[in-house]
Amino acid sequence: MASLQTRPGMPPRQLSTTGGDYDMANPSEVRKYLGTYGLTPPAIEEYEVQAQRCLRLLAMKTAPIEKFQYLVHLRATNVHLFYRLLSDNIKELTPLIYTPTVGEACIRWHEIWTQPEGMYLSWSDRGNLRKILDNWPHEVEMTVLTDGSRILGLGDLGVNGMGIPVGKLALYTACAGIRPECTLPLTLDLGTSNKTLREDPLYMGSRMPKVTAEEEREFLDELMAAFVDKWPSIVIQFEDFKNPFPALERYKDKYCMFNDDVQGTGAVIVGGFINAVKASGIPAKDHRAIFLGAGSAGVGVAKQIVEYFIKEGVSEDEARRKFWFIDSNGLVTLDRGDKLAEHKVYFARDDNNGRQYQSLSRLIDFIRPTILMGLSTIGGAFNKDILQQMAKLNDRPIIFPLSNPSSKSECTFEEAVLNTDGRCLFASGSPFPSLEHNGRLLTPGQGNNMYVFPGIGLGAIIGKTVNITQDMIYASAESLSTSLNKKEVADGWLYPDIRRIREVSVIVTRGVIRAAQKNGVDRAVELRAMNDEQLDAYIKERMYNPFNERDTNIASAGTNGITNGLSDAHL
Ligand SMILES: NC(=O)C1=CN([C@@H]2O[C@H](COP(=O)(O)OP(=O)(O)OC[C@H]3O[C@@H](n4cnc5c(N)ncnc54)[C@H](O)[C@@H]3O)[C@@H](O)[C@H]2O)C=CC1
Ligand SMILES: CC(=O)C(=O)O
Ligand SMILES: [Mg+2]
Repeated sequence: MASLQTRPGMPPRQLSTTGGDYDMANPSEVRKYLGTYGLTPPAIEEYEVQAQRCLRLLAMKTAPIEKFQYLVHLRATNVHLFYRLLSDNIKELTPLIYTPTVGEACIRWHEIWTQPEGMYLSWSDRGNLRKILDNWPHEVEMTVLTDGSRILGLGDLGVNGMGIPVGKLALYTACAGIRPECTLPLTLDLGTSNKTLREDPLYMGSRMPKVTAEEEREFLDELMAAFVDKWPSIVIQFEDFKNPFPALERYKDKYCMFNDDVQGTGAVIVGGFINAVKASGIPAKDHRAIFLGAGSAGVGVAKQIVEYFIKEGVSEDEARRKFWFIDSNGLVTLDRGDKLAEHKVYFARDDNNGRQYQSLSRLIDFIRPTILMGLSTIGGAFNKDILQQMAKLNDRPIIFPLSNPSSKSECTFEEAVLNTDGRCLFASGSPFPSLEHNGRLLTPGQGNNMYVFPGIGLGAIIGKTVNITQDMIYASAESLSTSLNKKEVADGWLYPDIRRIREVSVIVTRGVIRAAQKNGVDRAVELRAMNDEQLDAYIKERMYNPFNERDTNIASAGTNGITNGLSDAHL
């Protein structure tokens, strides 16, 4: 294993979480101090000029994947500039570094990869995971890890799934101010069931079938122990695992971890759903939901809506029975003859009286749902007829096509608007543009866990929590639902404007910390005495702000030599 260690005497390795030495804003003195004088064009540029160049470069590229590649390059060469640009243009750039473009990037990762951006741990590395973590050149506060086995709605992409941890952690930094060098994108290389990729000469992972569930569990046990040995306060986010439930059950009370697809998605949808229920004019107890897709996200969302219904005074049994799930074998019932996966049993129907499932449309006729949720990965499944049926049954049908990326969305915003006379209460997993309908500008909600996971992670970091409890997750949903400003509420929005995401993340983070305090899992006990205003100020203070970084560079250059003339040595 010695060869995996950093060689003694070598400078710390730099990954794309650093940068700024070649920032065009650096004045001559700083360039001299850094030894970069003469290595950049002579002009000293304000951020606005640099941003203009970046945006022009982006505009020159026509395909989203080319824009994605340019942004990868920018982050690798000037991380603070990248985050300034992202913060200032979050609405326009998020679709390029996250869903939908990250979906294409993952499909083509083996073709477009140019530089390291995270860590890979292979099945053959077991026994050595702790030592390999020593190769990561920074202290880590937050990691997102995937085994690549269910990347968005695109199936098993093996190590090509690395785009997801990289993209999620970029949002942690942009939306919640986690310092970029404190994040670790991690992809497990445990084989892949994707035969086409395994046989592709450019594929960069192990060319073996996916290990068994039992083997993966052993591997994860070693990894989780290695994480906390190396970084005792690390917060761990599991992402895009085909079957995330066993790991969540096994680790949630032992480590500071959560699963974003089950819990983060549940929270973000409850956040928007609370507002949709208010707007629908129908009390919680009278809603009925059909879910297309009964996987980790579908069941995660429904379980948290059950929690919401219970808080609204509905009994648990009554709440559970408001859901009808459809999976690839039809309506999920106890008597349909297959062995149901454990996570589906709670919602399986026992009241179908032997009737067979025929189609979504027939089920809608029969159940008369107020809510239609899509977490099925089947693009276009909510077709014109389905949407019109929902519009006939409801004044304000709740239509949430949540599958990602856009190609997998069960319908587009335009389809939903046109087929419900603009009456639908809508949120989708991937973004869709606003549109005019009958003289009104309608804006879709984006029901994507990006509204909550940054605040869940930051809350756990700042609160120094031992675990991430279900109350902390639920608090993120409630906080999100209250984060809309007056105009957003007046305009009937379900989610706040993404351009306010840093403000929203402060509210979510505060809610998460307060819930941790109630549960007694917080170790930052000094925060307990703070009122909300003080806590918000503290959270903001802790957030990385890329716009302050140049000043920090200059200040540290000042204290380290410029002022006493050492900089001349670099000329
Ligand atoms: N908006 C958001 O924030 C999030 C969206 N998602 C998206 O949700 C989708 C599902 O994710 P998971 O539940 O984790 O995947 P999964 O693989 O666990 O579940 C997919 C479900 O869809 C069902 N399905 C497949 N074909 C079907 C068909 N023809 N008719 C009816 N059901 C069918 C499967 O049987 C399964 O129950 C993905 O596209 C993912 O990107 C996931 C997490 C967050
Ligand atoms: C958004 C997300 O986590 C997913 O589609 O899997
Ligand atoms: Mg996911």
